Amino acid sequence: MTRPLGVILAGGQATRMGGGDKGLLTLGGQTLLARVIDRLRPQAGAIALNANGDPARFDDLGLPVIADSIQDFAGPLAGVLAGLDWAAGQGGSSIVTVAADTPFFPRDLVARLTHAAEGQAHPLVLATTPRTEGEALKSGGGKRVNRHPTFGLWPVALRDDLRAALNDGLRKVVMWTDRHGGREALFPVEGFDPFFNVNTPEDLAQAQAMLEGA
Ligand SMILES: Nc1nc2c(ncn2[C@@H]2O[C@H](COP(=O)(O)OP(=O)(O)OP(=O)(O)O)[C@@H](O)[C@H]2O)c(=O)[nH]1
Repeated sequence: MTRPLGVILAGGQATRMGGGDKGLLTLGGQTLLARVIDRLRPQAGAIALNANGDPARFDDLGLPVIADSIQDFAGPLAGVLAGLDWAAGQGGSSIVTVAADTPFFPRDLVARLTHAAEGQAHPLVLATTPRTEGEALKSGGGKRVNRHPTFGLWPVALRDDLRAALNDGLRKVVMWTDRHGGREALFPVEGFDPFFNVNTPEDLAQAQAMLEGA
């Protein structure tokens, strides 16, 4: 399988952060986006940034900026659709998505996702991590893993199906991936959760502490 094209999801409203672009916040002297791009670049083909509003604020990154085509901030699936439409124009067959607010995501993200997709007609895989005992108890003990809906491998072939689902009002990522036999790729948690994401000013301080402890 050729390397998937990379799409960075940065199309949200960052309400818990007080608005603006979480990706442009600084962590250890670099923006979150710069950290995410550094991690993604060796793992993906061409990369695009999915963001809404004036794209000029991202000029320094030198990446194509693609906006949601489904309006009203429909959530990350709208960003996945924008990414798939962009990839189709590039002649790509799949994309890997990462979130702009998750600076420590695994360096073997694409390797594990593509391994999990082996044998699938269309690669559709979400990243997961094991639940802690406390989390498992809270969920009634049923679910063993946390799914990370913004970290996945997505097939261009299903983009029109996704468009139709969004137009029908579907918003929950796993409802769509479950419908299409989406698989899971398990990532170990060694020390700290690699999918730790920055939602609040407190999270940013915690990320700084994680960086210093790394
Ligand atoms: N394209 C797109 N991406 C979104 C949208 N909403 C959230 N995302 C992305 O999905 C990921 C997870 O988003 P959240 O943290 O749940 O939402 P957020 O808007 O970033 O932050 P909050 O408003 O505080 O919930 C981030 O990478 C967001 O940029 C949307 O409407 N469109």
